Amino acid sequence: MIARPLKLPEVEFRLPEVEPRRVGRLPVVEVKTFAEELSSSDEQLNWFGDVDSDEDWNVVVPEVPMEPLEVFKHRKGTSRGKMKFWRNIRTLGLYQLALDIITMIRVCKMFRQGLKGFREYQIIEAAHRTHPIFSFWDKKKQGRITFDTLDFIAEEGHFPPRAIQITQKKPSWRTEQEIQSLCNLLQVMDSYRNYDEPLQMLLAKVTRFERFGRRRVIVKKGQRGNSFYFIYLGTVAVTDDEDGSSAFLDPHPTLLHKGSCFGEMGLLSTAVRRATVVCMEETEFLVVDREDFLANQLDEEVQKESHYRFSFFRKLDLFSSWPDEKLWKLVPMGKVEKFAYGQLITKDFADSSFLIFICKGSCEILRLVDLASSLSYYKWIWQCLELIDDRPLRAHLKEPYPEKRFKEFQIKSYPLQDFTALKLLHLQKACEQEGTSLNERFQDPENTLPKIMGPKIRSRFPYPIKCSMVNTKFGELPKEAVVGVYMKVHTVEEGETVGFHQAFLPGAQRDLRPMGLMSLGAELIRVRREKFCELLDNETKGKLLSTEIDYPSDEELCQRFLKENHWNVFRKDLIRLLMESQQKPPFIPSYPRKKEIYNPKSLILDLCNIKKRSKPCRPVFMASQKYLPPLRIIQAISAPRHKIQELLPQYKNAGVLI
Ligand SMILES: Nc1ncnc2c1ncn2[C@@H]1O[C@@H]2COP(=O)(O)O[C@H]2[C@H]1O
Repeated sequence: MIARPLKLPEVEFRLPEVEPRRVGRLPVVEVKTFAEELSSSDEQLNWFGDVDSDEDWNVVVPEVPMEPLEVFKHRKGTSRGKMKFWRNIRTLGLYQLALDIITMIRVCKMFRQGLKGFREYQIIEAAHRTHPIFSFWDKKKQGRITFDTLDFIAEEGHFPPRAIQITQKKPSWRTEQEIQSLCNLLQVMDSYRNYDEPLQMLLAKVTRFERFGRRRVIVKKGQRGNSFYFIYLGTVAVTDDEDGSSAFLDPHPTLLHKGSCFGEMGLLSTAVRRATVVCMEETEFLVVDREDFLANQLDEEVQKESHYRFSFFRKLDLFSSWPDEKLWKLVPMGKVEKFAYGQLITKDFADSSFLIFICKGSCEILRLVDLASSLSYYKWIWQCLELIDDRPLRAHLKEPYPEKRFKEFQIKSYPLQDFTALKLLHLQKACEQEGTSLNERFQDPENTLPKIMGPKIRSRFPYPIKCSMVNTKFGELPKEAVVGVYMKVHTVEEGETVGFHQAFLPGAQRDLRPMGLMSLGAELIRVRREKFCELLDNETKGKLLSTEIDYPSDEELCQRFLKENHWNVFRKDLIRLLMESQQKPPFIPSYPRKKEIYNPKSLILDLCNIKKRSKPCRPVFMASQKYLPPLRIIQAISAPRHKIQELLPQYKNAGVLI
């Protein structure tokens, strides 16, 4: 095998290390499965050891637990443990599965002993290896062909060693199959996948692999270009200076991530490099050299992309007054980037230095609202807590007592069908005649709310609730109730821009709240604001100002959230009431009972369970707290509420109409 001579990057340049900076990227969140955890613990069990001993059997089934199931938690040592173990296996259907696997192994063994052909295939699995090597004797070639699975396994995200070997070969030495497998691998990169398949194959034939460390300058502004780069792993920054140092000082550098490409402009005819590109971390590249780039007409692809950007800008009303020459100056300022549904584009676009043009699809502007900073939420929480228990929590509210509001609400809501409301009215009148008020009765510690209101209030705790409190600007709130929620502020559609929000207003009048931008499946072009401003004229500025929208305040967003939450809870209750008996699934899986008030898996804050204490459940994110948002994020709140049967008295029981 002849290795291709390794080419050095166009410039050998390494910056001195300075204080590491924060890059505006989301933290990498590590999610571990239960199986992964078990495989590193001593809790594993040998599934097949007890059942059958196939001493002469050559295939060793790796002892990796297949499912993250309860069954692995029991040790088989004691007889009680053993019984529990097998009972669990039976109930979970694993007993049958285990029997099936044993039968299958025995059938395979019969085949292996009975059929000669099977002998030609060997499965070698050394004790220290977790990935087997398959090999067989090729009669035509009179040689052994070996397939080592390890060759195609790489550390997560890295380019696999076997693929590196292929890229080290001369293009003419690469076999059709090797080019195909390289092509399959490279398709994880968006920019590569955008080319049609024949071109992808041609690129896979000529590409070579490179890996460079942080601060390595890959291309240098003003120099002649020799190569075109795809980023397989890592991040690079595009800068205007010659040595790339500004990328490490700029709070919002232009970053290109895994899947992007760069270096195409310097390969067009007589052009030189328009910018410097520097590695922000260890980065892996697939490199296409100038001669291969031109031979495969990649320059035409680059031209096509430029024309696509030009025609997109040309169609925008914003640039209707711009002559073509001026628009062509805007075209190379950004590239088309694709974002999948739900992918975060930027955490805070107001604070970033980019103007974003949406070419295709749409994006959502999101605001993380700290509910505890809203008066409506504060009042609502106390209102809910009053429904759980009638302790003097009302001291926190300056408005009429929740009981009074609740009573009025009842009287107003059920004028016809609900006799208990009439009873309540009658009770109130009687009390007034006696010279006592109903509120006084509530304050009597002997009379808890549920006792007075009967079945109307679901009280779970006939005793005072104690929970730790935190101070907010309106007063104390239970610590558990201090949560945040992502609210949609606005949707940006194709042809619209984001990033100039109130940029022309004086600082004091600007809305400086952080707003995130999330893709709903979008293609966009990011242009640096200061570069765009160099081309900006008054007419365009006027147009940008006229499209500005005032985003709702946090208080409004909070009220909207509470309204939506109310409606969702009501809708769920109603559906349960009307449909429950018909919808019951034939088999109800038994999930462990949710006990925590805040469940990080379902993102629900369960106020009904405020008093319950339980073991902490396994969080979804295994990242350390410093990477997680300071607020616990929720999607919904389950609050104590009135029984919905009261609204529809004809439905006494769920799903049964009288
Ligand atoms: N604004 C930008 N956004 C993304 N990439 C850019 C930007 N400007 C320049 N580049 C890339 O940086 C590369 C520098 O070398 P080239 O001029 O050959 O090609 C350039 C582009 O591929």
